[in-house]
Order: sequence, then structure tokens, then C-alpha cells
Amino acid sequence: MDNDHRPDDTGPGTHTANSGLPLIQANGISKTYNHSGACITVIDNLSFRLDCKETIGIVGASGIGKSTLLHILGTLDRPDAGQLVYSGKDVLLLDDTQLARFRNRAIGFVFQFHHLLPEFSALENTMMPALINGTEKKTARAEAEAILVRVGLKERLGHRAAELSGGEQQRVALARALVQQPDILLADEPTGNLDRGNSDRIHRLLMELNEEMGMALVVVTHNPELAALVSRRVTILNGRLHELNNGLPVASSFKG
Ligand SMILES: Nc1ncnc2c1ncn2[C@@H]1O[C@H](COP(=O)(O)OP(=O)(O)OP(=O)(O)O)[C@@H](O)[C@H]1O
Repeated sequence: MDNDHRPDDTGPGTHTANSGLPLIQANGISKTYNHSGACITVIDNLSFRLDCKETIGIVGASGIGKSTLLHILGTLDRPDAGQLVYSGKDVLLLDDTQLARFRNRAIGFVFQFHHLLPEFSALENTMMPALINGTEKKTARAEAEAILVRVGLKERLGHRAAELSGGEQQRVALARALVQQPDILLADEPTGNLDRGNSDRIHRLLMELNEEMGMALVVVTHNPELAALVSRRVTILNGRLHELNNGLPVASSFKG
């Protein structure tokens, strides 16, 4: 085993801003699903580079593999083949416990199903990742309050998740993903349930966090405003990424 590529799973964060290394380098990633005997290759020898602070939007039709790719980049699902290198370290060499620790520290997720704990308040749900990581309760509370204010939920801190509207729950999920100041946010339609005003607020917040703390962003979105804000737009064709220019795939394959 190549220990040079084994991530150090102690200590906070993953990337060194000045290291010059890409935040993510995916090499030759493949993923095949088995559907009652038939194999479907959704991701096929895909390579991808994301620099620190970069923001990227994945667009395209249903079923092309956007969520599959997001899960693999987020280490929630292991590919059948390929390397996933975060800041020079191949995270696929970690065992499941180490990988969970790395993921909890470095990556924020917002998926379409929020998985909030319904009986816990907005504040308690948002504090959870910090508490799991061993942050002192008072600090976790202060950080959670601050980010809930930024997503516009100052008046809802003590409300149980089950009592919140769909859009409010989505913003709590976003606050929970952001509270630990992840190196990267992976988001699947993060403003899908929100009205125009709240969508704009969240888009602004994502760009501010990108600017303030260098948080990278990979977002699956059909929202034209959000797609216009990110620095690169890509789609998946035949299992590989293609850059988009004016909404059309660039002829050459995506360079990793
Ligand atoms: N766990 C699974 N088992 C079998 N097939 C799967 C599994 N997950 C996804 N697939 C298949 O892989 C393909 C890509 O699915 P994926 O959810 O990644 O697409 P998507 O582009 O995110 O779609 P949408 O925009 O509808 O969410 C689909 O054909 C889907 O049926």
C-alpha cells in the first residue's frame, strides 16, 4: 500500500490552502449497478479535478448519474474502480471508520432528503455534527446559532424540525452542513424547495462562504441563477464529465 497517499485522519480540515494541490482529484472512477441481472455502468472511467475554492455546477437530465457522482465524491459510496484523492491523499484507502471521520470533518452535504431529527429543534439538529466531533456544547451552540441566523432562521431556533415548513427544513439542513465550515459542500438542489427570496439569500450565503473561508462547492442544480454563479458547469455524458459552454458540451472530453 502506498502510504504517501494515505490521508492523515487526525486533526481538522483536509486541505492546505497554499499546498497547490487540487482539493479533489478523481482518477478513472467507475460505478456499475446491477439491475436484476443486467449491469448498468453509470460512471465510466471518469476523471475530474476540483481546485480549492472552486465552485462547480452539475446539470443534465434525470438518470445520467449526477447523484451517483455526488455520493462518490462525498465518499458515501465507493466506486468499483478508480482513485479519489483529496489534497494529495487517496481517501479510498481508508477503512470505513476513518472515512466517516474524514467525511464528517471535511465535507458538508445537502441532499434532497434532509434526514433531520424530527423531535429535535432546529438548533439541536444544527449543533449535532459539532457535538459528534467533540466540540464543547457552548461553542457548538454559538456556531449553530450564528449559521441559523445566516440562513434566515433566527426566529425558528427552538422549533422542532417536524414543526418547520419544507423550505425551513431545507435551510436547517443547509445550516447543519455548513456549521463545521467544511472544505467542500456537496449539494443536490439546495434551493429546490425555496421561494425566490430565500433562494437568493442561500445563493448569496454560499458565495460568501466560498469567498470568506474558501469553501469549495459542487452542486447539482437546475436553478439558472445558481448555475450562473458557479465558476464551471459540467454534465455527464456516457458516464464521463463534459464541460459546458453556453449550455452545450465542449467537444473534447473533460480533462482530469
Ligand atoms: N442503488 C442503485 N441501484 C441500482 N441502480 C441505481 C442505484 N442508484 C442509481 N441507480 C441507477 O443509476 C442511474 C443514475 O442514477 P442517479 O440517481 O445517479 O441519476 P441522477 O442524474 O442523479 O438522476 P435525478 O436527476 O433523477 O436525481 C439511474 O439509471 C438509476 O436508476
